[in-house]
Amino acid sequence: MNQVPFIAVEGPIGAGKTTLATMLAAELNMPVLKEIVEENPFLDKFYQNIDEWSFQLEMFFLCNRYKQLGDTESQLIRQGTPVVSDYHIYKNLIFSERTLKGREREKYRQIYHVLTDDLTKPGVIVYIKASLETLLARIAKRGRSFEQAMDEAYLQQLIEDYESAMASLAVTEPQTTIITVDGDAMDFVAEPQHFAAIVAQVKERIT
Ligand SMILES: Nc1ncnc2c1ncn2[C@@H]1O[C@H](COP(=O)(O)OP(=O)(O)O)[C@@H](O)[C@H]1O
Ligand SMILES: Nc1nc2c(ncn2[C@H]2C[C@H](O)[C@@H](COP(=O)(O)O)O2)c(=O)[nH]1
Repeated sequence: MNQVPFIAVEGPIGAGKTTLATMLAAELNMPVLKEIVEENPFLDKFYQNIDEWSFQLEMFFLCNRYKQLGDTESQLIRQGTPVVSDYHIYKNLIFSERTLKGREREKYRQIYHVLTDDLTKPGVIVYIKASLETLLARIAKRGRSFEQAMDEAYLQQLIEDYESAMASLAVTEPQTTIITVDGDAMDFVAEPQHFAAIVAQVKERIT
């Protein structure tokens, strides 16, 4: 892995990425990098009409993440400060391959590679996988209004897309360690020993 630990927590919507990234950062005494969601001007429109708003939304996420990760690289990682992030840049491809079509998908792919190929990538991904039932319960618990009418088929498709993406990353980027957490069975919020088990696996990879 990279000399300076860079850990990303990933998984489908509502899996617990922000929660676990925040807990890991506190436990490991590292800064946490969080996705900015509430100020996103396209998310509510996107959930009302995916075909109409997907290109604007995917480009918005890509540009924001590119800037945030570029700043993180220069201001923290290159200065020797380890980081925990609640996303990996690769999620842009996971979502865009599902939401975009035709020429827009092809253009987006090209822009994605131009912007991100030389970014420093996390050496460890903590991938939280969870069932549709668990994700729906957590999305309801979080209570963001624009997510409440999310199409279950879209979420189920994302669960499968994440599975394929992590399997493919394991092959194309063997230098990246992927730690898979069963988000249905492992309750890192309520069960301290479940959280401790995740921390132990992460520490093993970064020390
Ligand atoms: N292990 C867990 N058990 C119960 N609730 C959880 C757990 N992990 C996260 N949550 C709750 O589920 C909701 C979604 O979690 P969040 O961390 O925002 O997910 P993500 O960042 O993956 O979308 C939040 O309300 C959070 O408090
Ligand atoms: N179409 C996309 N939607 C995305 C992307 N990244 C996040 N999201 C959505 C999913 C949630 O509604 C919200 C916050 O994501 P969490 O996984 O942190 O809950 O934003 C994306 O790249 N494309």
